[in-house]
Amino acid sequence: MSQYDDRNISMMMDLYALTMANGYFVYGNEKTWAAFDVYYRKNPDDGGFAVFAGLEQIIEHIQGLHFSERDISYLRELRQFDDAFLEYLQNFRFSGDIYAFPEGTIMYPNEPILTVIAPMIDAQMVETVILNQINHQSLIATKTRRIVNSAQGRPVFDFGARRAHNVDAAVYGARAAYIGGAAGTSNIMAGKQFGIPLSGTMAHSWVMFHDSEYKAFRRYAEQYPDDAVLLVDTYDVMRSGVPNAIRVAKEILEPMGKRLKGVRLDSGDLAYLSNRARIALNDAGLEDCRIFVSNSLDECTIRALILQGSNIDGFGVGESLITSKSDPVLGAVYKLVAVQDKEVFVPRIKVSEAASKTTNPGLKKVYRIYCEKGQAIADLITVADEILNLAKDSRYVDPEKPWQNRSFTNCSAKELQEPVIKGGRRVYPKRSIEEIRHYVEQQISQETWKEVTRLERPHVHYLDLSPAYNEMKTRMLREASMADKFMPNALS
Ligand SMILES: Nc1ncnc2c1ncn2[C@@H]1O[C@H](COP(=O)(O)OP(=O)(O)OP(=O)(O)O)[C@@H](O)[C@H]1O
Ligand SMILES: O=P(O)(O)OC[C@H]1O[C@H](OP(=O)(O)OP(=O)(O)O)[C@H](O)[C@@H]1O
Ligand SMILES: O=C(O)c1cccnc1
Repeated sequence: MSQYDDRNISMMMDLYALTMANGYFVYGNEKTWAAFDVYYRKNPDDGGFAVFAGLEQIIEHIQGLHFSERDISYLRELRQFDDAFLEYLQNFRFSGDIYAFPEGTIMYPNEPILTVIAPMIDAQMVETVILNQINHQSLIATKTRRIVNSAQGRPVFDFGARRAHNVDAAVYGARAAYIGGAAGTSNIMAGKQFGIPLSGTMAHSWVMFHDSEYKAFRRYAEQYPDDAVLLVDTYDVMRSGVPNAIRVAKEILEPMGKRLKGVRLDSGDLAYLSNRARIALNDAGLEDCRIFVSNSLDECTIRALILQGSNIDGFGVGESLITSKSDPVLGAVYKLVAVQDKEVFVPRIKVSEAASKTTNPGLKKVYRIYCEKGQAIADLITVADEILNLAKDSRYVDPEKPWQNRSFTNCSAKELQEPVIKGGRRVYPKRSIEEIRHYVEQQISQETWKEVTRLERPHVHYLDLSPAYNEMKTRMLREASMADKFMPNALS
């Protein structure tokens, strides 16, 4: 078993989670429940959507969350925590509830993708890992989806392990990339851990090690006659690489009854070279030999290569995919939305100068609204105990443009959050990575408007508030601004 299969990451939390938890404990609030929503404010790369990923690792983390004796000794050494609190931590287990979008759901800004309803201490302790997993995996899944969409059906392979921000980013990044639609990864550890198909060609070092390019190709083809993809750009693609690949296909593979699987181009003008290589391969009767390309690719270069009429069958993408290089932060946040008072959860709001930073208070439900043709036209937030009746002609409020209302007659609604953990126990069925990936694919191809997935200036998916929810939020905002005026040292 590797260090990653059995390591304890329970202490992966920000210090303030425990200093606050200690405070809640000391003041007797450890049994007071609260609700926190996770949401993000802007799609990466100014895109129109994001892909929710990382839920499985969140569940695993929360299920295993506990403090070992060594953890407690370390915390004691910090001299910040009461002894009684440290004793309480010895038997600590997460006892709350979690609701979330199913992993792989296409998501949009400012809607609660995950909600924690738990004792304050428990809720505070899971914040860091929840955000860490969502912020990373959703970002990489989203970036990959953009790249995959640009590739228009041609496979995209994750080649990013060497450029990732260390080991976890490579391994969980490969998982997220597969969820986002990558066809495979070069990362063996990710293949082993998550069952992702492995894929690979050869490095320049293999070609450079041998005293001739032909010998390098021949040896590789002899070893891997079913799977050889030869790297043809070490010396000269058209004068050396492609002719040597053709020779190996004819002299070594054909006598074995095998066909050359492919060649890879990793430098130069990839459109021009792919076209030249295609002609040469076809002239040699190798129409089925595929042409793969790599070299600092991203969704824009891939789109450009296709628009130029290149002959490319697949893309290997490293740094820009695994680091989401063009926009490397998703920015999901974890905000308190309600605090329990006796039997009820009282909504809480954080007011901000910027309307976009004012939180959506209270327990709520979020629905995806579909038109008759099955396409998602908006998401809708309601009060938690509201009964949604789309047949009734309600006017739903767009918080970005409150003067604009929408109605959803002849539409259907699907509630997006599902129970994930109840009373500390997992209730969310384990879904295979194939299922999650397929779910993303199905939503993108069948439910999501092309106007939402285009790379530039996409349509902004509507997020509306039900009249009851809007009324509650407006009342809270009004009350918060009144309270401000009565504060003794208010500035104005
Ligand atoms: N036809 C094309 N259209 C748009 N972008 C391209 C095209 N061909 C290659 N590119 C991209 O242009 C960039 C070229 O990178 P770079 O300047 O490092 O050249 P190179 O060919 O890798 O040079 P070197 O031989 O030094 O490796 C890469 O990001 C590559 O994917
Ligand atoms: O450019 P990226 O999108 O990150 O894709 C991965 C890159 O990694 C390899 O190059 P590298 O120079 O590391 O090794 P090599 O000598 O085998 O080409 C590969 O040839 C790609 O160019
Ligand atoms: O298998 C490959 O071709 C590969 C793997 C990692 C990085 N670059 C290329």
